[in-house]
Amino acid sequence: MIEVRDLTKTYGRVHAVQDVTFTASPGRVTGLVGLNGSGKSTTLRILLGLSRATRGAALINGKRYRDLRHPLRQVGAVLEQGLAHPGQTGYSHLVTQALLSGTSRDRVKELLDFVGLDAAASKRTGDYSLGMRQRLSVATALLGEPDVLVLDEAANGLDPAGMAWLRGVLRRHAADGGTVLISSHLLNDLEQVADDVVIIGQGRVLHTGRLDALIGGTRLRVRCGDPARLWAAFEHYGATVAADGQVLLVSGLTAENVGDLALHLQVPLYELVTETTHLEDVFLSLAEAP
Ligand SMILES: Nc1ncnc2c1ncn2[C@@H]1O[C@H](COP(=O)(O)OP(=O)(O)OP(=O)(O)O)[C@@H](O)[C@H]1O
Repeated sequence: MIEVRDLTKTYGRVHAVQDVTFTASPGRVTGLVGLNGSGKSTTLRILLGLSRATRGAALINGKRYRDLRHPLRQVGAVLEQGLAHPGQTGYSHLVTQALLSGTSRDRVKELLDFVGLDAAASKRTGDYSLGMRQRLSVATALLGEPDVLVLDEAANGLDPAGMAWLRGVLRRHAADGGTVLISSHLLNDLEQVADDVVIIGQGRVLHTGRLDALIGGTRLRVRCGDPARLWAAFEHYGATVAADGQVLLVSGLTAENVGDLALHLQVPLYELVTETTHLEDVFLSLAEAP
């Protein structure tokens, strides 16, 4: 379980995060999304004891990272920078980390196989591709069999097969009762794995909740000969209307309603498409709202 409460971090006059509050629950994958510079890494770094909060708290299983008795057995982290020394082989990196967390060498072999790096285990990590380094980071995070996993942009550099593999790892971890918190700007990928989302913008939480309550709704894309006239008519019948250039985006009416109204008003329709709302749509409307 991860609990972030009223978390605030300031660097001089910059509020990197401000009053950030959310929970990542066991058995669920929670996605942390935000534009560049919105405060994701700051939040995760404080959670992992790499930076101090100015105010508020970020707790793992009820404790701050520095108060955990066996941190490597309670939380596994995949951070953007990666931790392996470029001169070390994948195998020796994992053995060193295993010693630190009191894990057996057998587990190292098992994990190398699990993350698909057994054939590259004796290569220097400096010669690894970005995707291979990410797989090594995942293996390192899983070494101590922690119940909490924290990942910062872990899908970066993975090819589509690697991304599908990582989603499987995270889903299985949650299905086994673990807690997963992952930051990502790959929203289509995140949509396939997250149960809950926390959306942050300019250091503040814009939305937090179940992903299935946020997406999956429908709206209509309407391209027509007289957008202003149809816009007014749609609003008259209770629809919510927005514009994407010359195209109207309409929620709250069916395609039949729109077709009938256009016919009645003698406005030619050039395009009428039903779209499903995705995380990216919701995210952009929240992140770009004034
Ligand atoms: N050490 C630091 N000193 C000064 N400002 C910082 C420091 N670390 C972060 N910031 C600022 O805090 C804000 C949040 O940064 P943070 O790295 O947490 O964002 P992010 O959401 O992880 O961004 P990205 O997606 O680009 O990694 C930014 O304005 C950033 O410039």
